[in-house]
Amino acid sequence: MSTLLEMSGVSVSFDGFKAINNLSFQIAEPELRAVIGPNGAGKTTFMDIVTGKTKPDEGSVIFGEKSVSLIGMSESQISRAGIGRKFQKPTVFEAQSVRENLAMALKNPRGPFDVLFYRKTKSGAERIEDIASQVGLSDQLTRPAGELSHGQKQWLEIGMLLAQDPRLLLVDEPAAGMTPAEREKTTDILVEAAKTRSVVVVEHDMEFVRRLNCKVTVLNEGSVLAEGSLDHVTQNPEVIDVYLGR
Ligand SMILES: Nc1ncnc2c1ncn2[C@@H]1O[C@H](COP(=O)(O)OP(=O)(O)OP(=O)(O)O)[C@@H](O)[C@H]1O
Repeated sequence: MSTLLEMSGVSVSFDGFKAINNLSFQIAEPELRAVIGPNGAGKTTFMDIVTGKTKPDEGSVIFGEKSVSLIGMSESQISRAGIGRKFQKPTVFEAQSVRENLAMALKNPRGPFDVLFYRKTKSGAERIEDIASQVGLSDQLTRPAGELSHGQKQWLEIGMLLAQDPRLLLVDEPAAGMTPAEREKTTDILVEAAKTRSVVVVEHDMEFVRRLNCKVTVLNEGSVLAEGSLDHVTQNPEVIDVYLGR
């Protein structure tokens, strides 16, 4: 495993308030990582910085083996470099079928290399079948996306992101609004996706985080408060004080 993303000494202030405070954070490739922390800890701002939506006042954000700085890049350049983001609310094309949604996502490859790569390996139709199977929607391909359950829409959107083959996928509160069965399936999808790429999941649901069975980073006041296994961080008195004890 090598380091894919490295943030060092990153700070961001909004109107004088330090939302991110000297944050240093590393993600390996491949890796599944959960990020937890109280409201206002800086989790969303962290993702905004990685995806280029928010530019840090200080620090560095380095990506990939060529150590590219993400700070000077636009959001679309960062997306083409291989960073995908799943927001909390699903945004699929409701009138289009699941197959059409996946086909549209496939038509938007990250770069010329990927087009050649896919042509040499699998056809679009095969890729769609593969992705649908990865996200548990093989039997839903002809249905309009608008008819899917909330959980299925979330999986479709994860599938659309996987179609872009990101090296790093950021996922914001995937379990919100899901049934227990849907949560379990979402865990399986993310664990599987993280075998071949890096996946960072921001989540409040501790049972969900436990099932991810991965390294956990606890953010508080814009910095890393604790990091390690879920058992390790949940025994940390400071974590109990600021997050779990409330
Ligand atoms: N654009 C902005 N302007 C002003 N303040 C902001 C802005 N974005 C975030 N903040 C503040 O920065 C802090 C960190 O916010 P952030 O949304 O990153 O936290 P979070 O950990 O994602 O919280 P939650 O769990 O509630 O989503 C908060 O105090 C928030 O009010």
